[in-house]
Amino acid sequence: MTLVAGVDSSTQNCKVVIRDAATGDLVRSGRAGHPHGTEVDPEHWWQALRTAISRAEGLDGVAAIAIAGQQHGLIALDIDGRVIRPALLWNDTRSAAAARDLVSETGAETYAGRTGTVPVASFTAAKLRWLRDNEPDNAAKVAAVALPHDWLTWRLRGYGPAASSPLGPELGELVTDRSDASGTAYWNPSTGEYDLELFERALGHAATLPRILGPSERAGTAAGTSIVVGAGAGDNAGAALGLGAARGDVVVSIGTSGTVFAVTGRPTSDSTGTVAGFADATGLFLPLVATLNAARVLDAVAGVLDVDHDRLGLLALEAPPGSHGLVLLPYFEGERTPNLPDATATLFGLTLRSTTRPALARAAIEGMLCGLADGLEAVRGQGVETGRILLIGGAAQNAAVQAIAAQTFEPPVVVPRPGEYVADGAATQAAWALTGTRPRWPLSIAAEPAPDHRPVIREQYTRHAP
Ligand SMILES: Nc1ncnc2c1ncn2[C@@H]1O[C@H](COP(=O)(O)OP(=O)(O)O)[C@@H](O)[C@H]1O
Ligand SMILES: O=C(CO)[C@@H](O)[C@H](O)COP(=O)(O)O
Repeated sequence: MTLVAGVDSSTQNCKVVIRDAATGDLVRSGRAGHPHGTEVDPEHWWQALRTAISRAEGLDGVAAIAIAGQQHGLIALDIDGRVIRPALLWNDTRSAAAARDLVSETGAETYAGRTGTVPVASFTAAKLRWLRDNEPDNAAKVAAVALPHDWLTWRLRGYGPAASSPLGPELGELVTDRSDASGTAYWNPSTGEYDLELFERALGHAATLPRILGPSERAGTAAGTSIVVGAGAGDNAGAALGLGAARGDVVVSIGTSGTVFAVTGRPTSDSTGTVAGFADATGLFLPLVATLNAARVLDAVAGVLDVDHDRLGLLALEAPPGSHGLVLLPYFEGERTPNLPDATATLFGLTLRSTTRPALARAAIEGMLCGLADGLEAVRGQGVETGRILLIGGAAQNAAVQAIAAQTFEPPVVVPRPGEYVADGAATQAAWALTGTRPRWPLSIAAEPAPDHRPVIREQYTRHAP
């Protein structure tokens, strides 16, 4: 049996799956936690990857591996391959003003036309600009810029600072792929090239950027082994690949971030900045809307109600659609879409009838899903075909979230069996890099909640949303 490994280095955890390359059967897996916070020393991610691999009983028998990861995070390296400061993550909003400055100097139309996106705080370009404005000494030291999956792939291949890596600080050996490059706001999805002028406008000077590999290209081998290393991908592109999402499938992922995206054959460019014109991991495109407030909205409300996720779901189903008029705008961490980095969460419609534990539980789920339903509408507004919804991510495992999703979204909702689809996409890519042929592993469906669209949920949310 030929084995392949896929990694999801996500915001909260590192997950490793090891699959049979021919059938896709899961052979073993492991995971390890990441530190909390929106600024993290990437060394923690490297250590978590090593721990997750060892919890998956190591890479014995594995012929190829690829790493997918959280997008956008800024890893700034000096000339010796050392990390200059902790990475700034996609959900770190301190770069909101820097994003506004970039857009006002360059123009939203220009950004959308040249990069497919209009940067907000999440994007790497905005983080570079923040570094330049706020930590000029650090900015001056930047010799290379990598994203989380690029840097982990580099480390896995044996590169890094001289003191801790066998192959040393070869910055020219950094690689990435189209999907993650498309989240930087200095890469052009139409040409497939970096926009070096926009990069330099953000950082203030030139630096080494990872070479962009094609979907099935090999990055090299894991240090000291003959294990093939694939290009890797951004996490959402990884999920699309892992699900085998076809044109017309919309993926709604409810993890730390909430994302809505669909595979399409042409690049998009939305100068309002709502839809990010990303690339996918197969050579196509992946228009995407992301929210900062997703599964952790439910974590927070479950905490307030002092219940676990299952009980939160049961409570929510005790209240009717619309939660007796209670509406939660769930901007606990500010928000990315809509672009409200300084917003906070608000509850509307508190009456004696709606001030109940069930209504609060339901309002949390409805509020979280309404942000994603707005995202679906925006993706559709880009002329993208949107058929069924594939609902994934930690919170998609909750039966109440599934049922309320079928009430919030108009298209039919399908819930794939619980799984690590980002890591599966990376494993698919590893098999592709190994054999030269993209594997088509079967997808099992766990639930198909009956269509039950209730317009009241979005109508009352829209009345309160900015
Ligand atoms: N049954 C559940 N109901 C609601 N939320 C859940 C459930 N199971 C896990 N979660 C939440 O899902 C999140 C993790 O989802 P995941 O997709 O693994 O995140 P990420 O990949 O972004 O780290 C956590 O916030 C967790 O509390
Ligand atoms: O910012 C985005 C996509 O644009 C997020 O998807 C991040 O990539 C992190 O995702 P998770 O850790 O929630 O999977």
